[in-house]
Amino acid sequence: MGSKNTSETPVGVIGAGSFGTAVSNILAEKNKRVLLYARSAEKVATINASRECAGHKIHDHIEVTNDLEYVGQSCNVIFPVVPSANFRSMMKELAPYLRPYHILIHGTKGFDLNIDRKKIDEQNPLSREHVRTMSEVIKEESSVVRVGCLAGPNLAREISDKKPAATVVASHFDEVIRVGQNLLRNDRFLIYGSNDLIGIELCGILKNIIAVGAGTIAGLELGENAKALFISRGLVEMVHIGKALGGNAQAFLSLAGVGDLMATSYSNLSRNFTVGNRLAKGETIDEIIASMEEVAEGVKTIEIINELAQTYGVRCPITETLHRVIKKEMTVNEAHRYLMKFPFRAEIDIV
Ligand SMILES: NC(=O)C1=CN([C@@H]2O[C@H](COP(=O)(O)OP(=O)(O)OC[C@H]3O[C@@H](n4cnc5c(N)ncnc54)[C@H](O)[C@@H]3O)[C@@H](O)[C@H]2O)C=CC1
Ligand SMILES: O=C(CO)COP(=O)(O)O
Repeated sequence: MGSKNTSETPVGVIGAGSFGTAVSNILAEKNKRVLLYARSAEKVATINASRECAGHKIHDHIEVTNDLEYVGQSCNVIFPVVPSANFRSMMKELAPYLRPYHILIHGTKGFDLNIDRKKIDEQNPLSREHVRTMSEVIKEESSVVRVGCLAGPNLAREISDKKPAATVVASHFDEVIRVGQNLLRNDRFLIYGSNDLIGIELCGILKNIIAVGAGTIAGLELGENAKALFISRGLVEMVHIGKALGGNAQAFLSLAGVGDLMATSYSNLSRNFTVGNRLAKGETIDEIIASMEEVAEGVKTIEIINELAQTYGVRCPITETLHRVIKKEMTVNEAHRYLMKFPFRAEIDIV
């Protein structure tokens, strides 16, 4: 089953936000045509007029369109990069134009909830069967078989500014990894491969929780020692949750795990870190979300993991404490005082 992509064949990107634009710009360096899908004709017109998208300049090889059929029919390889909350509805719209020869490599770092919240109660608590990664959504909603993800320390602003970086393309199919490498790799953007698709997806999703917490430490000015303590305990928590959800520990030690955790937990460019920082400065979560133009996936992920941890009996003190902060049951200061008293188990019990 060979991919039909040639350098003349356009490559598709769905989602003209911060990361969709950054991915389009990388693709445009090696590919003569990149089709970037934005939802409305107005947005397409605005981007075309300025040749800017989400605050990033866009490469001349990028054609912006609001025609999904055109993207599906023109491209063999498509990179969906929309927030997790919109991913399933986007896939339902795209699916009629997808065929089994398509390859989809998504860049989304969040979960899909595949159940009506009203149906969740004590008898039927939230479980893994109600929660999907985006590769699972793609397979459920379309005829596409060859699915992958990209994840790693990939702050969109830095990528569009052409700073050096690397990512992991993960898929059960070596061909998908090869195609991803061929399309994306350039002399300052390295691509690693992994067959642990779920593990790599979970890394990108779970590190957002820890990035929110790291932002609270920066906001409280608790210092670098405290942040390092928090992030290293956070990594252990990510592994415990990841294992309960079907991942394995190795993925969390990769570029997509510890690498992305560091980039996101130490940067003002991270929206999740920024949420934590602003919480520590006294804003409420509602105020922060209402004023943010871009998605911070970690907030939704904290809610989901908090519930799953209870279902599976996994000890997740960081997630549970951040959940209480978001629900206004605890201040950020109280949260950190509580975590300092928490009886953590053996220092290294994850590998
Ligand atoms: N910004 C970053 O540095 C990185 C973001 N990501 C992940 O990428 C995903 C998207 O993030 P950003 O691009 O930063 O978000 P963003 O908030 O900047 O943009 C999201 C874009 O998706 C579009 N969109 C929403 N629903 C859509 C639909 N049904 N069809 C087409 N477009 C739709 C929105 O109009 C918006 O332009 C998130 O899951 C995020 O975690 C991953 C790596 C880096
Ligand atoms: O995942 C990211 C960088 O790898 C971006 O993180 P934020 O969504 O927190 O901005």
